[in-house]
Amino acid sequence: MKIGVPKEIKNNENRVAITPAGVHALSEAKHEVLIETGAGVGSGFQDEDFVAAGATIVEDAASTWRAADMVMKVKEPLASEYAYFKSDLTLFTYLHLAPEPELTRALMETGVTAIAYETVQLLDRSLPLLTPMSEVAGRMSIQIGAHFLEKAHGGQGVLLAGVPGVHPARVVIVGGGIVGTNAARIAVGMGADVTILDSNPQRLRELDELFNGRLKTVMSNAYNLRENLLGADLLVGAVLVPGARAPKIVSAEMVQGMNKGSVIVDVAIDQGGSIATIDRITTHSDPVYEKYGVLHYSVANMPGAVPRTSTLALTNVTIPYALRLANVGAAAAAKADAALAKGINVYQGKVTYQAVAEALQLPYHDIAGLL
Ligand SMILES: NC(=O)C1=CN([C@@H]2O[C@H](COP(=O)(O)OP(=O)(O)OC[C@H]3O[C@@H](n4cnc5c(N)ncnc54)[C@H](O)[C@@H]3O)[C@@H](O)[C@H]2O)C=CC1
Ligand SMILES: CC(=O)C(=O)O
Repeated sequence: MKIGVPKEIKNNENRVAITPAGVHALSEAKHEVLIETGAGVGSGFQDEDFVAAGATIVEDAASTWRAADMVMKVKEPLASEYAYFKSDLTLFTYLHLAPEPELTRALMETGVTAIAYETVQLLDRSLPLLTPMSEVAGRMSIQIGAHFLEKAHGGQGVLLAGVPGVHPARVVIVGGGIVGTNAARIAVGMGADVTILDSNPQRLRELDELFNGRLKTVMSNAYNLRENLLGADLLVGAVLVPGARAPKIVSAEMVQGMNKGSVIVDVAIDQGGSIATIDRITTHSDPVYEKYGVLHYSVANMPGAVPRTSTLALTNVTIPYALRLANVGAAAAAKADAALAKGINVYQGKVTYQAVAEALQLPYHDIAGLL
C-alpha cells in the first residue's frame, strides 16, 4: 500500500503523523511511505531521517494525497485539503466530526473511508489513540492556566501555589478522565487547591483513591458546578462523551461567578466545548479572549505546542493500527478488530458513528452491516 503523510497546515501545528521508526515498520512490511518535504521538521525529524528509514520525500502535499491509498495525518483536514478526497482513500487522523458538518459532508460526498483516532475504542471503553494527547493537553492545561493568571499576561496576578500565609489558587477541573486526571496531577503538584467534578460516581471513587486526599472530588451537576465555580481562579473543561458534541455544562452565570482575572482552559473545545461562554476556537498565535472579566483559552490542538513529545507519544499508539490497515486494507482490518471498526466515522458515503450522526442530524448506518 502507498501511505501519504502531508505536512500539517493548522495554525502552529508542528506535529507529524509518522516518525522514522514508523516509516521503518511500514517499509519492513513492504509498504511505500511518501512524506511531504519538511513535514517532520517541527517535531525534530529531517527529510534525511525519513529517507534513511525507507521513506520517499515528495515536494508538496498534493503528491502525498494523490498517490496515496491511505493518508495519515494528525489534525482534521482543513477546507483547502477537501479537494484531495477520493473514493479509494482511507484517511486515518483526528476528525472530531460532531462540530464539523462541512468536513463530514465532504467525506460523505467523496466516499472516503474516514477513520477517527479519537473514536477507536477498546472493550474497556478506553480510547487508545486519544489517550496520549489527552495526557499532554491535561498536563499543559495547568501550565497554560498558571501563565495567564500572571498579571502581565492578563490575569489577576495569582500564584497557583500561594505562599505561606496566603491561600493557594482554586483550580476546578470538570471531567475526571485522562485530561482531568493529568491536569489534577500537575495542579496538585504545584500546590493548588484542586476540586474535580465528574458525572460518573465510580470515576470519583477512583480519583479519590488515586490522589489520596490531596484533592476534593464532587459529583458533577448544575448545583455543584455553580457552587464550586464561585470564586474559582482556574477552570479546566475536560468532559467527553465519545464522538458527541461536548455537553455545555458550565453556564454564563457560573462563569460570572468566577474571580475577575481568572482563567478558563476548555480542553474539550475539539468536540465543540463544554462552557457556554466559549464562542470561538482560538489558536496558538492568539490563544485567549476576555469575557465577563475571565480569560478564555480554547485552542483545539494544544499538543501541537509541544510537538516533539506529542508526535512521539501519538505515533507510539497509531503506528500498530496503521500497519494493520496497510497490511489488509480498512475493511478487513476493521472486521478483524472491533476497536478499529469503532474508529470508522464515514464509510461509502454514510455516517457510521452514532454520536456523530446524532450531532449532525444525519442518518446513522451500523458499520457492521457495511463491511
Ligand atoms: N484541545 C485539545 O488540544 C485536546 C482536546 N482533547 C479533548 O479533551 C476532552 C477530554 O478527553 P479525555 O479526558 O481523554 O476523555 P475521557 O473520556 O478520558 O474523560 C472524559 C470524562 O468526562 C466525564 N463526563 C462526561 N460527561 C460529563 C458531565 N456532563 N459532567 C462531568 N463529567 C462528565 C466522563 O465521565 C469522563 O470521566 C475530549 O474532548 C478530547 O478530545 C484531548 C486532547 C487534546
Ligand atoms: C486530540 C486532539 O484533537 C489533538 O491532539 O489535537
